Amino acid sequence: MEQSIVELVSSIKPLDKVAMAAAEEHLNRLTKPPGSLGKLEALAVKLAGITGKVANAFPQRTVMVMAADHGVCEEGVSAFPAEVTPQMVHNFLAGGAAVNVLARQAGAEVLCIDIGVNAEMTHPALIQRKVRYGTANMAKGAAMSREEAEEAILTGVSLVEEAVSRGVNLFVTGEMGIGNTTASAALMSAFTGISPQESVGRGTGLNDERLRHKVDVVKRALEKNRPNTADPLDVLAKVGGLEIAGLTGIILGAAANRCPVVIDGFISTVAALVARNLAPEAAGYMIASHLSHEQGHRSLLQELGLAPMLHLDMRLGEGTGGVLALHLVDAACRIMAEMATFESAGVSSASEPKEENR
Ligand SMILES: Cc1cc2ncn([C@H]3O[C@H](COP(=O)(O)O)[C@@H](O)[C@H]3O)c2cc1C
Ligand SMILES: O=C(O)c1cccnc1
Repeated sequence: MEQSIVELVSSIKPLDKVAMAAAEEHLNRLTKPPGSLGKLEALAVKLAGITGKVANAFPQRTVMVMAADHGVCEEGVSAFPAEVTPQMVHNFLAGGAAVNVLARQAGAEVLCIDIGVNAEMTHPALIQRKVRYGTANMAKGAAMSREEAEEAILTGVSLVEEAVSRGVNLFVTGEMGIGNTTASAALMSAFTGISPQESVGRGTGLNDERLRHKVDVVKRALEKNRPNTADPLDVLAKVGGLEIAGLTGIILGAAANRCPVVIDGFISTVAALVARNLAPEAAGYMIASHLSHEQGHRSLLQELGLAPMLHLDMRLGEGTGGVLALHLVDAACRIMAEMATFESAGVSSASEPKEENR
Protein backbone atom coordinates (compact mmCIF):
# COMPACT_ATOMS: atom_id res chain seq x y z
CA MET A 1 0.00 0.00 0.00
CA GLU A 2 1.03 3.60 -0.57
CA GLN A 3 3.59 4.86 1.95
CA SER A 4 1.74 7.96 3.26
CA ILE A 5 -1.35 5.89 4.03
CA VAL A 6 0.75 3.18 5.67
CA GLU A 7 2.31 5.81 7.94
CA LEU A 8 -1.08 7.31 8.76
CA VAL A 9 -2.50 3.88 9.63
CA SER A 10 0.42 3.08 11.92
CA SER A 11 -0.12 6.37 13.80
CA ILE A 12 -3.61 5.27 14.89
CA LYS A 13 -3.38 3.85 18.40
CA PRO A 14 -5.82 1.71 20.40
CA LEU A 15 -8.17 3.40 22.87
CA ASP A 16 -6.76 4.31 26.31
CA LYS A 17 -7.90 1.41 28.53
CA VAL A 18 -6.71 3.09 31.75
CA ALA A 19 -8.80 6.22 31.08
CA MET A 20 -11.77 4.01 30.21
CA ALA A 21 -11.52 2.11 33.49
CA ALA A 22 -11.24 5.43 35.39
CA ALA A 23 -14.32 6.77 33.58
CA GLU A 24 -16.28 3.65 34.51
CA GLU A 25 -15.23 3.99 38.12
CA HIS A 26 -16.30 7.65 38.14
CA LEU A 27 -19.68 6.75 36.61
CA ASN A 28 -20.23 4.21 39.38
CA ARG A 29 -19.64 6.87 42.07
CA LEU A 30 -22.33 9.19 40.61
CA THR A 31 -25.79 9.44 42.28
CA LYS A 32 -27.61 6.84 40.18
CA PRO A 33 -27.90 3.06 40.12
CA PRO A 34 -24.91 1.62 38.21
CA GLY A 35 -25.49 1.59 34.45
CA SER A 36 -28.80 3.44 34.67
CA LEU A 37 -27.81 6.06 32.09
CA GLY A 38 -27.46 3.26 29.55
CA LYS A 39 -25.82 4.17 26.25
CA LEU A 40 -24.85 7.61 27.59
CA GLU A 41 -22.51 5.82 30.00
CA ALA A 42 -21.01 3.72 27.22
CA LEU A 43 -20.49 6.93 25.25
CA ALA A 44 -18.76 8.67 28.17
CA VAL A 45 -16.42 5.68 28.58
CA LYS A 46 -15.66 5.63 24.85
CA LEU A 47 -14.89 9.37 24.84
CA ALA A 48 -12.45 8.80 27.72
CA GLY A 49 -10.76 6.04 25.74
CA ILE A 50 -10.50 8.31 22.70
CA THR A 51 -9.02 11.37 24.42
CA GLY A 52 -7.31 9.70 27.39
CA LYS A 53 -9.23 11.99 29.78
CA VAL A 54 -12.09 11.08 32.13
CA ALA A 55 -13.89 14.42 31.72
CA ASN A 56 -14.26 15.81 28.22
CA ALA A 57 -15.80 18.75 26.40
CA PHE A 58 -15.91 19.39 22.67
CA PRO A 59 -16.71 23.07 22.22
CA GLN A 60 -15.13 23.30 18.76
CA ARG A 61 -16.85 20.81 16.50
CA THR A 62 -16.87 20.73 12.72
CA VAL A 63 -19.07 19.01 10.16
CA MET A 64 -17.08 18.25 7.05
CA VAL A 65 -19.50 18.11 4.11
CA MET A 66 -17.64 16.46 1.25
CA ALA A 67 -19.26 17.05 -2.15
CA ALA A 68 -18.63 15.07 -5.34
CA ASP A 69 -20.38 13.69 -8.41
CA HIS A 70 -20.82 10.17 -9.74
CA GLY A 71 -20.52 9.06 -13.36
CA VAL A 72 -22.86 6.17 -12.59
CA CYS A 73 -25.73 8.69 -12.53
CA GLU A 74 -25.96 8.28 -16.31
CA GLU A 75 -27.44 4.82 -15.59
CA GLY A 76 -30.46 6.46 -13.94
CA VAL A 77 -29.76 5.33 -10.36
CA SER A 78 -31.03 8.42 -8.51
CA ALA A 79 -34.47 10.00 -8.30
CA PHE A 80 -32.77 13.39 -8.71
CA PRO A 81 -30.56 14.84 -11.49
CA ALA A 82 -26.80 15.21 -10.98
CA GLU A 83 -26.99 19.01 -11.16
CA VAL A 84 -28.47 18.94 -7.64
CA THR A 85 -24.95 18.31 -6.26
CA PRO A 86 -23.52 21.78 -7.18
CA GLN A 87 -26.88 23.40 -6.43
CA MET A 88 -26.86 21.95 -2.91
CA VAL A 89 -23.25 23.06 -2.43
CA HIS A 90 -24.47 26.64 -2.92
CA ASN A 91 -27.26 25.94 -0.47
CA PHE A 92 -24.75 24.73 2.17
CA LEU A 93 -22.62 27.83 1.60
CA ALA A 94 -25.68 30.07 2.00
CA GLY A 95 -26.56 28.30 5.26
CA GLY A 96 -29.94 27.05 4.08
CA ALA A 97 -29.61 23.25 4.01
CA ALA A 98 -30.91 20.93 6.74
CA VAL A 99 -27.39 20.31 8.02
CA ASN A 100 -26.80 24.06 8.42
CA VAL A 101 -29.93 24.44 10.54
CA LEU A 102 -29.19 21.43 12.75
CA ALA A 103 -25.51 22.35 13.05
CA ARG A 104 -26.41 25.86 14.23
CA GLN A 105 -28.64 24.28 16.89
CA ALA A 106 -25.77 22.03 18.00
CA GLY A 107 -23.13 24.80 17.88
CA ALA A 108 -21.15 23.15 15.09
CA GLU A 109 -19.34 24.80 12.21
CA VAL A 110 -20.15 23.48 8.70
CA LEU A 111 -17.33 23.28 6.18
CA CYS A 112 -18.18 22.43 2.59
CA ILE A 113 -15.46 20.86 0.48
CA ASP A 114 -15.53 20.43 -3.30
CA ILE A 115 -13.55 17.21 -3.62
CA GLY A 116 -15.02 16.18 -6.96
CA VAL A 117 -18.04 18.16 -8.10
CA ASN A 118 -18.57 17.94 -11.84
CA ALA A 119 -18.86 21.72 -12.29
CA GLU A 120 -16.72 24.80 -11.91
CA MET A 121 -17.36 25.98 -8.35
CA THR A 122 -16.36 29.31 -6.86
CA HIS A 123 -17.47 30.81 -3.57
CA PRO A 124 -15.40 32.53 -0.89
CA ALA A 125 -16.49 30.01 1.76
CA LEU A 126 -16.03 26.90 -0.40
CA ILE A 127 -12.97 24.79 0.35
CA GLN A 128 -11.67 23.96 -3.11
CA ARG A 129 -9.93 20.56 -3.21
CA LYS A 130 -11.26 19.09 -6.43
CA VAL A 131 -9.44 15.83 -7.26
CA ARG A 132 -11.35 15.44 -10.54
CA TYR A 133 -14.67 16.45 -12.12
CA GLY A 134 -16.75 13.58 -10.76
CA THR A 135 -16.03 9.86 -11.06
CA ALA A 136 -16.36 7.80 -14.24
CA ASN A 137 -19.32 5.45 -14.66
CA MET A 138 -18.40 2.38 -12.57
CA ALA A 139 -20.85 0.23 -14.54
CA LYS A 140 -18.45 0.57 -17.47
CA GLY A 141 -15.03 0.66 -15.77
CA ALA A 142 -13.13 1.97 -12.74
CA ALA A 143 -14.74 5.00 -11.06
CA MET A 144 -11.30 6.59 -10.56
CA SER A 145 -7.63 5.70 -10.44
CA ARG A 146 -5.89 4.36 -7.37
CA GLU A 147 -3.83 7.58 -7.20
CA GLU A 148 -7.01 9.69 -7.19
CA ALA A 149 -8.53 7.59 -4.40
CA GLU A 150 -5.37 8.03 -2.37
CA GLU A 151 -5.28 11.77 -3.07
CA ALA A 152 -8.89 12.13 -1.90
CA ILE A 153 -8.14 10.23 1.34
CA LEU A 154 -5.09 12.38 2.03
CA THR A 155 -7.15 15.51 1.32
CA GLY A 156 -9.50 14.46 4.13
CA VAL A 157 -6.56 13.85 6.44
CA SER A 158 -5.05 17.29 5.71
CA LEU A 159 -8.40 18.99 6.37
CA VAL A 160 -8.47 17.35 9.81
CA GLU A 161 -4.88 18.42 10.50
CA GLU A 162 -5.73 22.04 9.63
CA ALA A 163 -8.84 21.99 11.82
CA VAL A 164 -7.02 20.38 14.77
CA SER A 165 -4.30 23.07 14.57
CA ARG A 166 -6.97 25.74 15.17
CA GLY A 167 -8.52 23.89 18.10
CA VAL A 168 -11.21 21.65 16.60
CA ASN A 169 -11.41 18.42 18.63
CA LEU A 170 -14.50 16.65 17.30
CA PHE A 171 -15.56 15.86 13.75
CA VAL A 172 -18.86 14.98 12.11
CA THR A 173 -18.96 13.34 8.67
CA GLY A 174 -21.24 14.84 6.02
CA GLU A 175 -21.60 14.38 2.27
CA MET A 176 -23.43 15.54 -0.82
CA GLY A 177 -23.29 13.66 -4.10
CA ILE A 178 -26.22 12.60 -6.24
CA GLY A 179 -25.73 8.89 -6.97
CA ASN A 180 -23.63 8.21 -3.90
CA THR A 181 -25.94 5.59 -2.36
CA THR A 182 -25.15 3.48 -5.47
CA ALA A 183 -21.38 3.72 -4.95
CA SER A 184 -21.92 3.10 -1.22
CA ALA A 185 -23.93 -0.07 -1.86
CA ALA A 186 -21.26 -1.35 -4.26
CA LEU A 187 -18.53 -0.74 -1.67
CA MET A 188 -20.61 -2.40 1.04
CA SER A 189 -21.24 -5.50 -1.07
CA ALA A 190 -17.60 -5.70 -2.16
CA PHE A 191 -16.26 -5.52 1.41
CA THR A 192 -18.87 -7.59 3.24
CA GLY A 193 -20.10 -10.06 0.64
CA ILE A 194 -23.67 -8.94 1.41
CA SER A 195 -25.63 -9.14 -1.86
CA PRO A 196 -26.61 -6.00 -3.81
CA GLN A 197 -30.27 -6.95 -3.15
CA GLU A 198 -29.57 -6.20 0.50
CA SER A 199 -27.06 -3.35 0.21
CA VAL A 200 -28.96 -1.27 -2.37
CA GLY A 201 -31.66 1.04 -1.04
CA ARG A 202 -34.02 3.65 -2.46
CA GLY A 203 -31.64 6.59 -1.84
CA THR A 204 -33.50 9.80 -2.64
CA GLY A 205 -36.69 7.79 -3.27
CA LEU A 206 -36.68 5.31 -6.16
CA ASN A 207 -39.80 3.28 -6.96
CA ASP A 208 -39.70 -0.55 -7.04
CA GLU A 209 -38.85 -0.76 -10.73
CA ARG A 210 -35.97 1.72 -10.55
CA LEU A 211 -34.74 0.04 -7.36
CA ARG A 212 -34.42 -3.27 -9.27
CA HIS A 213 -32.51 -1.44 -12.00
CA LYS A 214 -30.17 0.07 -9.37
CA VAL A 215 -29.46 -3.43 -7.99
CA ASP A 216 -28.58 -4.52 -11.54
CA VAL A 217 -26.25 -1.56 -12.02
CA VAL A 218 -24.38 -2.40 -8.79
CA LYS A 219 -24.09 -6.06 -9.84
CA ARG A 220 -22.73 -4.99 -13.23
CA ALA A 221 -20.22 -2.60 -11.64
CA LEU A 222 -18.91 -5.38 -9.37
CA GLU A 223 -18.68 -7.87 -12.24
CA LYS A 224 -16.98 -5.40 -14.55
CA ASN A 225 -14.41 -4.15 -12.01
CA ARG A 226 -13.78 -7.29 -9.91
CA PRO A 227 -12.34 -5.27 -7.01
CA ASN A 228 -9.68 -6.97 -4.89
CA THR A 229 -11.40 -7.06 -1.50
CA ALA A 230 -8.10 -7.59 0.32
CA ASP A 231 -6.97 -4.19 -0.98
CA PRO A 232 -9.29 -1.39 0.28
CA LEU A 233 -7.75 1.23 -2.03
CA ASP A 234 -8.47 -0.94 -5.06
CA VAL A 235 -12.12 -1.34 -4.03
CA LEU A 236 -12.50 2.38 -3.29
CA ALA A 237 -10.98 3.38 -6.63
CA LYS A 238 -13.03 0.94 -8.69
CA VAL A 239 -16.52 1.30 -7.21
CA GLY A 240 -16.26 4.19 -4.75
CA GLY A 241 -16.65 7.94 -4.82
CA LEU A 242 -14.46 10.97 -4.20
CA GLU A 243 -16.52 12.24 -1.25
CA ILE A 244 -16.51 8.75 0.28
CA ALA A 245 -12.71 8.61 -0.06
CA GLY A 246 -12.48 12.12 1.43
CA LEU A 247 -14.58 11.02 4.41
CA THR A 248 -12.39 7.96 4.85
CA GLY A 249 -9.54 10.45 5.26
CA ILE A 250 -11.51 12.55 7.76
CA ILE A 251 -12.15 9.43 9.85
CA LEU A 252 -8.54 8.22 9.72
CA GLY A 253 -7.26 11.74 10.43
CA ALA A 254 -9.57 12.13 13.43
CA ALA A 255 -8.45 8.76 14.82
CA ALA A 256 -4.77 9.62 14.30
CA ASN A 257 -5.35 12.84 16.28
CA ARG A 258 -7.31 11.06 19.05
CA CYS A 259 -10.49 12.99 18.21
CA PRO A 260 -13.97 11.45 18.22
CA VAL A 261 -15.62 11.27 14.80
CA VAL A 262 -19.40 11.16 14.69
CA ILE A 263 -20.57 9.03 11.77
CA ASP A 264 -23.73 10.13 9.98
CA GLY A 265 -25.88 7.83 7.78
CA PHE A 266 -25.41 5.14 5.16
CA ILE A 267 -22.80 6.83 2.96
CA SER A 268 -20.73 8.01 5.91
CA THR A 269 -20.86 4.54 7.45
CA VAL A 270 -19.52 3.08 4.21
CA ALA A 271 -16.61 5.54 4.48
CA ALA A 272 -16.19 4.24 8.05
CA LEU A 273 -16.07 0.68 6.69
CA VAL A 274 -13.30 1.63 4.27
CA ALA A 275 -11.43 3.34 7.14
CA ARG A 276 -11.83 0.27 9.37
CA ASN A 277 -10.57 -2.02 6.61
CA LEU A 278 -7.51 0.19 6.15
CA ALA A 279 -6.95 0.68 9.90
CA PRO A 280 -8.84 -1.64 12.28
CA GLU A 281 -7.96 0.56 15.31
CA ALA A 282 -9.86 3.48 13.73
CA ALA A 283 -13.17 1.79 14.65
CA GLY A 284 -12.65 2.77 18.29
CA TYR A 285 -12.85 6.48 17.41
CA MET A 286 -16.20 6.22 15.62
CA ILE A 287 -19.49 7.22 17.21
CA ALA A 288 -22.55 6.01 15.31
CA SER A 289 -25.12 8.78 15.40
CA HIS A 290 -28.30 7.29 13.98
CA LEU A 291 -29.88 4.41 12.10
CA SER A 292 -30.72 5.60 8.61
CA HIS A 293 -33.83 4.42 6.82
CA GLU A 294 -31.61 3.35 3.89
CA GLN A 295 -31.86 -0.42 3.52
CA GLY A 296 -28.27 -1.52 4.09
CA HIS A 297 -27.49 0.67 7.08
CA ARG A 298 -28.46 -1.72 9.88
CA SER A 299 -26.22 -4.59 8.72
CA LEU A 300 -23.43 -2.16 7.89
CA LEU A 301 -23.40 -0.83 11.47
CA GLN A 302 -23.48 -4.41 12.76
CA GLU A 303 -20.49 -5.26 10.60
CA LEU A 304 -18.60 -2.38 12.23
CA GLY A 305 -19.80 -3.30 15.73
CA LEU A 306 -21.38 0.14 16.16
CA ALA A 307 -24.66 0.83 17.98
CA PRO A 308 -26.56 3.87 16.67
CA MET A 309 -28.01 6.25 19.25
CA LEU A 310 -30.94 7.78 17.36
CA HIS A 311 -33.72 5.99 15.47
CA LEU A 312 -35.50 8.77 13.61
CA ASP A 313 -36.16 7.17 10.18
CA MET A 314 -33.99 9.86 8.62
CA ARG A 315 -32.44 9.27 5.17
CA LEU A 316 -30.89 12.54 4.17
CA GLY A 317 -27.14 12.41 4.73
CA GLU A 318 -25.27 15.77 4.70
CA GLY A 319 -24.27 15.09 8.32
CA THR A 320 -27.80 15.74 9.65
CA GLY A 321 -27.99 12.69 11.93
CA GLY A 322 -24.42 13.33 13.02
CA VAL A 323 -25.04 16.86 14.28
CA LEU A 324 -28.24 15.77 16.04
CA ALA A 325 -26.18 13.22 18.00
CA LEU A 326 -23.90 16.03 19.25
CA HIS A 327 -26.59 16.85 21.81
CA LEU A 328 -26.05 13.37 23.26
CA VAL A 329 -22.25 13.69 23.15
CA ASP A 330 -22.66 16.92 25.14
CA ALA A 331 -25.04 15.16 27.54
CA ALA A 332 -22.49 12.39 28.21
CA CYS A 333 -19.77 14.99 28.82
CA ARG A 334 -21.90 17.02 31.23
CA ILE A 335 -22.86 13.92 33.21
CA MET A 336 -19.17 13.25 33.79
CA ALA A 337 -18.36 16.86 34.69
CA GLU A 338 -21.38 18.01 36.67
CA MET A 339 -23.15 15.13 38.43
CA ALA A 340 -22.72 14.75 42.17
CA THR A 341 -21.18 11.62 43.63
CA PHE A 342 -22.82 9.58 46.42
CA GLU A 343 -20.15 10.97 48.72
CA SER A 344 -20.41 14.67 47.73
CA ALA A 345 -24.23 14.67 47.85
CA GLY A 346 -24.50 12.56 51.01
CA VAL A 347 -26.64 9.92 49.27
CA SER A 348 -26.49 6.32 50.51
CA SER A 349 -25.12 3.86 48.00
CA ALA A 350 -26.63 0.42 47.24
CA SER A 351 -27.25 -1.41 50.48
CA GLU A 352 -25.76 -4.76 51.33
CA PRO A 353 -28.53 -7.31 51.85
CA LYS A 354 -29.51 -7.25 55.58
CA GLU A 355 -28.80 -10.37 57.70
CA GLU A 356 -32.54 -11.18 58.16
CA ASN A 357 -33.23 -10.92 54.36
CA ARG A 358 -30.56 -13.35 53.37
C1 LIG B 1 -32.23 18.12 -2.56
C2 LIG B 1 -31.36 17.03 -1.99
C3 LIG B 1 -30.58 17.29 -0.85
C4 LIG B 1 -29.78 16.28 -0.33
N1 LIG B 1 -28.96 16.27 0.72
C5 LIG B 1 -28.43 15.09 0.83
N2 LIG B 1 -28.87 14.26 -0.12
C6 LIG B 1 -28.52 12.85 -0.19
O1 LIG B 1 -29.01 12.25 -1.39
C7 LIG B 1 -27.97 11.81 -2.24
C8 LIG B 1 -27.91 10.31 -2.31
O2 LIG B 1 -29.05 9.73 -2.87
P1 LIG B 1 -29.03 9.11 -4.34
O3 LIG B 1 -27.97 8.06 -4.34
O4 LIG B 1 -30.41 8.54 -4.50
O5 LIG B 1 -28.76 10.21 -5.31
C9 LIG B 1 -26.70 12.36 -1.64
O6 LIG B 1 -26.39 13.58 -2.20
C10 LIG B 1 -27.04 12.47 -0.19
O7 LIG B 1 -26.22 13.32 0.50
C11 LIG B 1 -29.73 15.00 -0.88
C12 LIG B 1 -30.50 14.71 -2.02
C13 LIG B 1 -31.31 15.74 -2.57
C14 LIG B 1 -32.11 15.43 -3.80
O1 LIG C 1 -28.34 7.51 5.19
C1 LIG C 1 -27.92 8.35 4.39
O2 LIG C 1 -26.85 8.94 4.59
C2 LIG C 1 -28.70 8.64 3.13
C3 LIG C 1 -29.74 7.85 2.71
C4 LIG C 1 -30.42 8.16 1.56
C5 LIG C 1 -30.04 9.24 0.81
N1 LIG C 1 -29.04 10.00 1.21
C6 LIG C 1 -28.36 9.73 2.34
